[in-house]
Amino acid sequence: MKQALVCMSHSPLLEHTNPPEEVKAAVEASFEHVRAFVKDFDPDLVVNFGPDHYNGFFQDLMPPFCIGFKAHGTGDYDSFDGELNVPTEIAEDLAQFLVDSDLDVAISRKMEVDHGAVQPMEIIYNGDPTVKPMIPVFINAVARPYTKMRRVRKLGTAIGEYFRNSDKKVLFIGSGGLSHDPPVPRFHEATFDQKNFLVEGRHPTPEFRAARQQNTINTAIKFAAGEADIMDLNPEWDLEFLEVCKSGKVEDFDAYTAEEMDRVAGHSSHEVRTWVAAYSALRACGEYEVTFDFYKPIKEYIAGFGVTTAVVK
Ligand SMILES: O=C(O)CCc1cccc(O)c1O
Ligand SMILES: [Fe+2]
Repeated sequence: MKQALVCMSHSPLLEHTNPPEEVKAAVEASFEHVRAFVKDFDPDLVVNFGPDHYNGFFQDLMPPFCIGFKAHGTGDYDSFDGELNVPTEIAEDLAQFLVDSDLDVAISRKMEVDHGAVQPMEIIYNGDPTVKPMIPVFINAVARPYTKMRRVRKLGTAIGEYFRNSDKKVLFIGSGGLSHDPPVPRFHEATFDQKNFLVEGRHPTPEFRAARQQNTINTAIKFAAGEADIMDLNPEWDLEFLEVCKSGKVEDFDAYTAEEMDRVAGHSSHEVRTWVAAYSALRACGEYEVTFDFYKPIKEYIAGFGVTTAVVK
C-alpha cells in the first residue's frame, strides 16, 4: 500500500466551544481512528491540500492554487506557529511536473498557512505538524472567482500521477468543509473596513486577531442557540458529497458549481475543494476504498463535520 488519504473537516472552535459530551466523544473517537490509521500506514511524505482564511492569502494577490516550497504556520487560534517541514526539492519537482501537465500553479518560498491547513496534521501528530515532511498545497476557498471543480480534480489527478510510481509512501490530506458558513467576509458584501482587511490584512496586530477570533467564537455560540445570522448546515448535501467520495467516481465532483454551493451549503463549503483534490490524487494512484467515515452536523463548531480515511486497493 503506497498511497493513503485522510480527508476531514477542521474547525478552530474545537477548543473554544462546547458541544454535548456525546458529540465531543464521537469526534474524539473519529480522531483516534485517524491517528491509528496514519500510524499504521506510516507515510514517508504528506501532501496537504489546505484552504486559507485570510491569514496567509489575501486579495492583493490571490492564486487559485499554490505549491509551498517553504512554509510556516501563522498561529491563528493557537494553531502551529513556526517553520513547517517542507521537502523543498520534491515540491519544486512536483511544481515543474504540474506545469508540464498544463496546470499552471503559483509557487511560494514563504507560504503562510493557517489552522485550516495544519489542523489535521496537528490532530494526527499530537500537535506537531513537522513530524513528517509535508508539501502544502493551497486551494482558494474564500475568494471569487472560484475555479471550476473540474480544474481542482485535474490538479489532484496530476499530483496523484506524480506520486503514483514513487517509492515513497504518500499520505494525501484534504482539510475543511463540509457545509458551513462561518463569518468570513465576502468582498462584494463587505464594509469598507472589511474590504480593506481582505486586501491588506496580512500580519494583523494581536488585538485585531483576537477580536476577529472572538467574533467567530461568539457566532458559533449563537448559532448553536439558534440565533446566528449565518446559513444553516446542510446534512443532506454533506451526505451526498460523502457518497461521491465513497463511490470512487471523482468525475462526479465536476457537477458541483460555486453558485449552487454558496446557495445551499454555505460560503465556506468551497473548502471541500481540498477533498476533491485529495480524492482525485488517490484515484489517480488506483482504485480506492474508503475505510472509515464519520459525519455529524455540529453547530458549536460551525461545521458539517466529516472525517474519512481511504487507501488504494
Ligand atoms: O477564522 C475564520 O475566519 C473561519 C473559522 C472557521 C470556523 C468554522 C469552520 C471552519 O472551517 C473555519 O475555518
Ligand atoms: Fe475553515
